[in-house]
Amino acid sequence: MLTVCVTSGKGGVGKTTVSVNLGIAIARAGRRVLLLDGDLGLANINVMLDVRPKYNIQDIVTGRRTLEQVITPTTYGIDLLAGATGIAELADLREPERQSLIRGLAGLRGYDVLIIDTGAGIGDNVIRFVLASDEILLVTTPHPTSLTDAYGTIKSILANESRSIKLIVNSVSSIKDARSAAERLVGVTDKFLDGSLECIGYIPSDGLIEKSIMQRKPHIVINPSSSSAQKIQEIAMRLIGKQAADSKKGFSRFLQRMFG
Ligand SMILES: Nc1ncnc2c1ncn2[C@@H]1O[C@H](COP(=O)(O)OP(=O)(O)OP(=O)(O)O)[C@@H](O)[C@H]1O
Repeated sequence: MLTVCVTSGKGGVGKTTVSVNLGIAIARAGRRVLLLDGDLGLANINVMLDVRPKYNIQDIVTGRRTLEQVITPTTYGIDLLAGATGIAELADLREPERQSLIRGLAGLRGYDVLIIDTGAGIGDNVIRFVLASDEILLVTTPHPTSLTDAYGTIKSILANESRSIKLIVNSVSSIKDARSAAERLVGVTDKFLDGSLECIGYIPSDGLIEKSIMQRKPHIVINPSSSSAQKIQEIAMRLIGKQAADSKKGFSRFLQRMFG
């Protein structure tokens, strides 16, 4: 299983939009996808996928529910694991709870890709989820404050481990806009930090994305021919391009890195 963490420096830059639509694009390419909602603003994913999860990951921690009971299927080929009060707390659990979470998650079978939508900004505990993942996707917009916060996030990640981070520039008004934002971030990362940043795509600013939320249907499902949906599709293909369809190893590696 490939574990992918979607994170951002600033809130509201499109992290959840990317996680949900990317997940659906990957599922449509024939992979089984589980989306872990680690964002505190839980309502977003629920609205985008039009589901109301009855239970969340906290129910696994307490042992009240099994993994099967907690996972909410959607009609879009991806399943959802709701993240309670945010995954930050999950990284901070005491030993017995930690063990019960590991036992619960270890039973996770049959998924090819796990996408984790983290909260914005990187606290000490969220960073463990980020570092435990095979792929780190950092979402930013070209807005200067978003770029500054994105750089702060890159810095925190790379201060812990020299990694390769993948950048998505969202809500761009032109390719030029996207390029200059990506070049700036890649440039400063190369120059000042130990690790690497690679831009794997951009997504145009598109009013249909907001409208799809009103319609409670994923953008990529109802507007597949829009250029923003196609860009998300391309990013999905780049992401899973070289990944073998099924590897159980990936997830145990994730749990090992996450919880020791
Ligand atoms: N490419 C885009 N074009 C236009 N609007 C967009 C685009 N991407 C996201 N949005 C809009 O921006 C808003 C924030 O998006 P989203 O909830 O995905 O961000 P987030 O980073 O997950 O936010 P939070 O930090 O609150 O979790 C939403 O209303 C969404 O519709």
